[in-house]
Amino acid sequence: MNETQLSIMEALHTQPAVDSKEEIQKRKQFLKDYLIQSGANGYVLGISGGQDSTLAGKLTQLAINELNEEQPGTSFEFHAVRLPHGEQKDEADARDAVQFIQPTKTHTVNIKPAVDASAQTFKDAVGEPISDFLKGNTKARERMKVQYDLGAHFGCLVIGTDHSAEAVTGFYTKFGDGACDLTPLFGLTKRQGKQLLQELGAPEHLYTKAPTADLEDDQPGLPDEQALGMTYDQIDDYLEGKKIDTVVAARLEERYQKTEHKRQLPANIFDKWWKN
Ligand SMILES: Nc1ncnc2c1ncn2[C@@H]1O[C@H](COP(=O)(O)OP(=O)(O)OC[C@H]2O[C@@H]([n+]3cccc(C(=O)O)c3)[C@H](O)[C@@H]2O)[C@@H](O)[C@H]1O
Ligand SMILES: Nc1ncnc2c1ncn2[C@@H]1O[C@H](COP(=O)(O)OP(=O)(O)OP(=O)(O)O)[C@@H](O)[C@H]1O
Ligand SMILES: [Mg+2]
Repeated sequence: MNETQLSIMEALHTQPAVDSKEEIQKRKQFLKDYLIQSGANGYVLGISGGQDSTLAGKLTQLAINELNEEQPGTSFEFHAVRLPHGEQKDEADARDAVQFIQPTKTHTVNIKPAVDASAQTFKDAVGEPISDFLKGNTKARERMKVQYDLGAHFGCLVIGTDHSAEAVTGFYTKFGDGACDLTPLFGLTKRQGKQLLQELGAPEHLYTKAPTADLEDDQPGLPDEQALGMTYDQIDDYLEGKKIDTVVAARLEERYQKTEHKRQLPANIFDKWWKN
């Protein structure tokens, strides 16, 4: 293992292997401790029907249930939010995820009218349409906005689904799905997330399906692995300290370096991280 791989593993807190029961317990405890310390009423999270929000949502609901059982008279809440852009191709998976999570409350907000309005005002101002790729980021930021509106309304904090296989590539929208109050999955690789879902008894199709950001109108359900040009197995192997193809490793390290700005607070005159 070279020095870069080791330093990335350390920065992203990854481990070669995890014990499912122990990880579930640790992450539930974090969600419980953080909520009590914050004084908030509960949590909010967008449920897409994909692996990450199914896992983060389930851990959150379990934490909320435990708090309400341990502290009689309390009524902490988890607000699961369905956030389709018009009609969602894998709508059934989103419904299955909600069914598995059994959230305290479920809301559905169609983000399409807001995204369309943004695209139209952009075009009116600039005189050219926003690209399909950039509109994808608008969708992610609109979802963030809805979650923060609900969070503020109900006095709840916003959960993020960032984990280490996503953090290393910076494969998320800055201040979109990257914006949140806490990230209970951080430190896990994609396959370790699957391992936890298996332990939690999640429907198998929710963690065996191809991960997708599903942000582009022109490429619905585009698999992350296709967009990234590398597989989650390769990313996970790297993060778990294994040797991977040197060309892929170099591309991964380049992505990591180029996306450092997403893992830091906005740079100020006292910061030096951006000089590396
Ligand atoms: N060096 C630097 N220092 C400080 N800021 C810097 C910067 N370079 C760019 N930036 C800023 O960052 C912006 C680009 O970042 P960003 O807006 O995130 O955009 P970008 O990284 O170009 O695109 C987001 C990528 O994440 C993927 N994604 C998004 C959402 C969810 C998922 C998923 O897996 O579910 C995946 C999406 O498919 C796309 O490939 C620039 O417009 C600029 O404002
Ligand atoms: N259609 C959607 N409805 C609700 N929330 C969404 C939707 N799309 C994205 N999100 C939110 O944005 C987050 C980031 O999306 P991402 O694709 O990385 O995760 P995922 O869909 O949960 O899992 P996977 O990586 O397996 O697709 C999701 O975890 C979810 O909270
Ligand atoms: Mg997804």
